[in-house]
Amino acid sequence: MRHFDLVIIGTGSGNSIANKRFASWDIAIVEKGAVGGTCLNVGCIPTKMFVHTADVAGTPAAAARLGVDAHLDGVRWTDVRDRIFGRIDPIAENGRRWRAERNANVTFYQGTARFVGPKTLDTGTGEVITADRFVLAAGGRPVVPDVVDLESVGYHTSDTVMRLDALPPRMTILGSGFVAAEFAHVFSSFGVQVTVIARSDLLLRHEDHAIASRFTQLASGKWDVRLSRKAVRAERVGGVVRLHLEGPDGAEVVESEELLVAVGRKPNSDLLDLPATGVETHPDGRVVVDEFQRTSVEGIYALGDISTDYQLKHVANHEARVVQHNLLNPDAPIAADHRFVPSAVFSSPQIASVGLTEQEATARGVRFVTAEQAYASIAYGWAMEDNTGFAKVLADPATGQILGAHIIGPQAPTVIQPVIQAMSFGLDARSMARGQYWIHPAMPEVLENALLNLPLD
Ligand SMILES: Cc1cc2nc3c(=O)[nH]c(=O)nc-3n(C[C@H](O)[C@H](O)[C@H](O)COP(=O)(O)OP(=O)(O)OC[C@H]3O[C@@H](n4cnc5c(N)ncnc54)[C@H](O)[C@@H]3O)c2cc1C
Ligand SMILES: NC(=O)c1ccc[n+]([C@@H]2O[C@H](COP(=O)([O-])OP(=O)(O)OC[C@H]3O[C@@H](n4cnc5c(N)ncnc54)[C@H](O)[C@@H]3O)[C@@H](O)[C@H]2O)c1
Repeated sequence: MRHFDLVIIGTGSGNSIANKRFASWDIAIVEKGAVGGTCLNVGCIPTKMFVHTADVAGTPAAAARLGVDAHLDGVRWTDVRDRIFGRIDPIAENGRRWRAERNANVTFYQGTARFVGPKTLDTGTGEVITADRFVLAAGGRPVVPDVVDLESVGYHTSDTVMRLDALPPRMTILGSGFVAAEFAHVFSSFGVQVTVIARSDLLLRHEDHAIASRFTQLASGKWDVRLSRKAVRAERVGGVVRLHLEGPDGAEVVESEELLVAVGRKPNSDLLDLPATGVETHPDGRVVVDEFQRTSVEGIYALGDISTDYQLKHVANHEARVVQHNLLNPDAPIAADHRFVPSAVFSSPQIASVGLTEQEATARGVRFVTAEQAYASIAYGWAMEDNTGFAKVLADPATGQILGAHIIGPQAPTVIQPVIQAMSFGLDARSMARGQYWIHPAMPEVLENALLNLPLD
């Protein structure tokens, strides 16, 4: 049985660990799918390439209010799809070739890994290996809810929907989180009639409620949004999927040619048979790790979606850097920093968030004040004729410490970055607002003014 210094399971963020600093280590990498993982192949990167294309497709419709008459002649779906994956697929394939053929100290196994004993792994290729150290970086996969006959009607998840053969006339999206919000924007901008089914009474309900309410209100004007609905049964009649719902007004049926299931993702820990090597998991399947990304078994680390509270690429990448350091310096480990994890929803409008929401601050009993500033009240907001976007900030009234920031509107994920920096480096609201220049008339003025509006003691 071959023995390695290190085995890495999963080539998402885990793939970045084995760099030249590990040149003297004998390493195995096991991957069951395409090299590069979720973000590259079926996640952040292709979705944002579709989102940008959708923003372009949506521009003519938004131009008339500025006095510019433009017309969208059409979206060539297969050209868009093939442009995007024509760029991504070769990156995954080159990544596989590099690891499999040109990386002297790495042995690449294309298989589904599973532990069969303490630090003993079946690589899914017919070969069982052992190692001193393991990195569990096997990510997660879409959850498929328990809806009667769902399996038999045929549905898509984010793993498959970007490779459709043709745009359907209608699409139902079951779920109301990140994936639902982004794909509803993409497909509706491409001319598909979109229905969004939410279990709760708000879309994106984990966002600050002021933001989620504004998003839900705007989405309801563009898509057929059904709130407080439970999907109970699915059937296919000819080419049409009929999704049976129960809601506040009783039973109803939504029909569409395609169904996208977007109700969350679960960790892939169950694929790894972790009890065989003694690694503990939480009841929801996340691998238990300490602040140094160490699991319950000495020498076994975990990172990213398989263990984290935050299913985000920048978190998986950060944790991979922590694991990398701790593998090389086990006697001087560094801790992962999860104090201020930002996130963004690339829908229309865009949303970005960092720190506490108002409902979280209230639930924790934290003393806070808030302030809001509309895009409509800053000069660049006038230029864009934006009358729905705003920034909201929360701060400690005594110290001015920034507790959270939430933005809905154009370029929100870019506009929020200075607050992430301020929070990470301990800059208070007053110093942030008045201790620097803010370019006039640029969009971050929405933040400057929100900070100045805070009723601090
Ligand atoms: C549609 C979508 C859009 C997203 N957009 C964003 C975004 O804009 N910004 C953002 O920050 N995050 C986004 N995310 C989340 C982000 O993609 C993930 O948080 C991130 O990719 C997780 O990285 P990871 O390395 O933990 O796991 P992954 O990238 O999922 O890598 C895990 C790898 O392990 C492999 N694997 C699993 N089990 C086994 C096994 N038993 N044996 C061998 N190999 C195995 C898998 O095939 C996979 O390649 C998005 C996710 C989705 C689904
Ligand atoms: N821009 C980004 O950073 C980005 C984009 C896409 C995905 N992601 C990551 O991927 C994760 C998964 O995304 P997601 O949208 O699938 O999950 P999500 O957790 O964001 O949202 C899932 C939604 O589905 C609802 N839901 C759960 N079960 C349901 C059911 N049976 N019927 C109807 N609704 C149900 C939940 O209430 C929730 O609102 C996200 O949490 C995020 O971390 C990030």
